[in-house]
Amino acid sequence: MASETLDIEFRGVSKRYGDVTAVHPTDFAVPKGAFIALLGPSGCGKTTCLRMIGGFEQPTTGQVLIGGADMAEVPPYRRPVNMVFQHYALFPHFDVSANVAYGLRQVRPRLTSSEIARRTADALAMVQLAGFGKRKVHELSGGQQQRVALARALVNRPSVLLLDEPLAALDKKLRTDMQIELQNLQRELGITFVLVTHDQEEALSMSDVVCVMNGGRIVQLGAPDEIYDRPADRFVAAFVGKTNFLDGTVVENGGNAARIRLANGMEIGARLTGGGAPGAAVSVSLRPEALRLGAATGETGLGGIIRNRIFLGSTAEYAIEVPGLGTLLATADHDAARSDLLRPGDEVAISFNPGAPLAFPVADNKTTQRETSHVEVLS
Ligand SMILES: Nc1ncnc2c1ncn2[C@@H]1O[C@H](COP(=O)(O)OP(=O)(O)OP(=O)(O)O)[C@@H](O)[C@H]1O
Repeated sequence: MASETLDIEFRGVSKRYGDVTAVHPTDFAVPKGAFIALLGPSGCGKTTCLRMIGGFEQPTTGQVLIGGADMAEVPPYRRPVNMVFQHYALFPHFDVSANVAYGLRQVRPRLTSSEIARRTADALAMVQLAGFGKRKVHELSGGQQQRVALARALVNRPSVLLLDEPLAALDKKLRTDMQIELQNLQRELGITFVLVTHDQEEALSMSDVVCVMNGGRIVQLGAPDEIYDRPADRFVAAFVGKTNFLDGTVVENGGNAARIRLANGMEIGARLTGGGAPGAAVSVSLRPEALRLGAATGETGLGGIIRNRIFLGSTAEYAIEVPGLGTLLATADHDAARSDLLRPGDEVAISFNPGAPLAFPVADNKTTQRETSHVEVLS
């Protein structure tokens, strides 16, 4: 992809702190106007990547480009980016307008007062806070304070907005509302958003592209459904969404149509990612919602006894003890009108579509050891 259609590019970027390698050499590119989420467990290097884009950290090796320009010599305040933090970092003694205008005055000292007032009002309107300008920060709720932080970051009209776990301090309901608002805002403004989160639901629901990191490496970059449906390795399958892992052995490796013998002796078809010769140990991922539960027929197949049922409103989660395989989790839509509601103690037959099982070499349990994590440029 031509660099003018890219907003952010990492070329061989790495970061070491003494003996700690926070980010291994990475090539990575984000097109203009994308909403990308950096997702991964604590310590995987998400924030370090974000801070290198913002200019708050210098890469140990490689180049960070924004809008095609190398940022090596460009200080944070001169980059076309702005950052929103988890802790809003507002000035408590300023009113809302003064907090928003502060960033503008720093970067554009020559703007007239009326222009500053106009842009501040515009930014507050963008985050649904029109008319709140004269309030003091302590007179606002947590969600409103985060909106002020957002307005302050947007008032400079950056081409990239960096969001470091911006919703982590909000309660669940407010977080969900803000997720939708942030998505709408990003679409309206058309600027690139880079969101750091360790919350996989947040990453899947908000972004166009999810970049999954583990141990300082990018392990997968793709659309949310791609990440969920076709995880690149066992780590991604485990980290993104819930899944059951079944131990198995490769009988025949036909790639998309491999035969796997499970620990209970049953053979199933699976898509095998990452290779595996006959006899190799694999881990088979089967998502809870892929399991269909039916009345036990006594036929030889997969079956078990329901040990627990957790009612979640529109769905219910069942823990099913399956001889030879352990406990499997299944999710089913709740239908109160059903007369044959499944309950703990019931015997059930378990079935799934042939395309559902995904097998991964057991070695994928650990981070794949590669020198460079290279990902395709998105189109
Ligand atoms: N200033 C620093 N000095 C030394 N080590 C650091 C520094 N900043 C980060 N690290 C280390 O680099 C690694 C990556 O940290 P980073 O903050 O990027 O992870 P993260 O994925 O954002 O984690 P979290 O979700 O917990 O914020 C960690 O092992 C961390 O301890």
